[in-house]
Amino acid sequence: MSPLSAVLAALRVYAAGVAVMLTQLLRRCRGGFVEPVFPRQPDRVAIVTGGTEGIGLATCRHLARLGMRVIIVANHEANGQEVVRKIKEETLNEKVEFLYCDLGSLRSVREFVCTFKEKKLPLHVLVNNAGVMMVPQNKTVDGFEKHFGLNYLGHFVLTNLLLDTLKASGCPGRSARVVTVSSATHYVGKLDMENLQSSGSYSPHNAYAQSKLALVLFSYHLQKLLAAQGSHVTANVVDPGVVNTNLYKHVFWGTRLFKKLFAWWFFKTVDEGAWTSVYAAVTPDLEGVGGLYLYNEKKTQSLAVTYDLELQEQLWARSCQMTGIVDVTRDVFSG
Ligand SMILES: NC(=O)c1ccc[n+]([C@@H]2O[C@H](COP(=O)([O-])OP(=O)(O)OC[C@H]3O[C@@H](n4cnc5c(N)ncnc54)[C@H](O)[C@@H]3O)[C@@H](O)[C@H]2O)c1
Repeated sequence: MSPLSAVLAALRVYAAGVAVMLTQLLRRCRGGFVEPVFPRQPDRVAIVTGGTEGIGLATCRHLARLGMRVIIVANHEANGQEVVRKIKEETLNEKVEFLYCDLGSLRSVREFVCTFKEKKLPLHVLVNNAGVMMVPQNKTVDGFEKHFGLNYLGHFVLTNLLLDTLKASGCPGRSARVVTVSSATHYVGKLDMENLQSSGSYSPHNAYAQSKLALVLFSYHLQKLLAAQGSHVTANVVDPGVVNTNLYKHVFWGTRLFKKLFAWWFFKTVDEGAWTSVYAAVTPDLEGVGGLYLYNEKKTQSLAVTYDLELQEQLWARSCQMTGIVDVTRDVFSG
């Protein structure tokens, strides 16, 4: 990517963020966000990646309050145990635990899945929430560009390895659900199939937006696959809005200052940011419904290219090649 393209990518990402913040400000002025009410979820099991901080932590707290068994997954053991203690204390739900997984290491993802499966638990909700944003150029343990490797490929492998448990746990009228957290930046993302690793001149903005665009394409293709297999599992993608979290630690200092001064007006709180994830995870309105892009607990359109079936298939096939996941897509759709 040329330096000019990198600047344009940054401007596109900031423009997308500003547009969302202005709509959030308008909504706050008109009375703000009203907490949705969800039915209790006893006997349901959820895994939430990145559940130790920000939107993921708020998601775990909501699900625990609804009576779910919640498995918090992240790459900081000490943090994780502390978060478990706090959530148990706040929600009086004892069925909350932490399991280590570094989504930037496919080996760690596989080890996590083995540990989880040894527990012989069902799995009703998988929230693919963890992420990093605009980090300096860096690679995951497996040599993938950090955003693409961690935000996208880590969740691609995790979901694929948990599909058998999700399928066994869903039943007619009570589907299991995969909820994947994307972002409004996907609207300005470009998926370069010839350069998924963002090699050459690096744009952290483009790399982040690309990973979030890949997650939308992945979620739609997953839904198609699950429906074709006649499974009782659905896949939806959610956009939390612009939320006041630590995700912004690598952005331009002026943006961090703006966030510090004006977050109350322009940013959602972590609870508000988590509502769409929780909605997708538990609302009866979405029973059996998948393949949606949800924003503010409502269905909305994602970028036009995300509906390109050929691109969805190409990305899925390439992701399988990159990670060693068996590509069952062709057999399912041809048979
Ligand atoms: N905050 C926003 O405005 C915003 C906007 C749109 C989308 N999102 C998305 O929401 C999700 C949550 O973001 P957040 O704002 O709560 O950020 P955050 O930085 O507060 O939390 C990120 C979480 O991801 C976990 N994580 C990071 N690297 C990991 C790794 N290698 N392995 C396992 N876990 C890892 C962290 O431990 C943390 O729990 C992200 O996917 C982000 O892209 C956030």
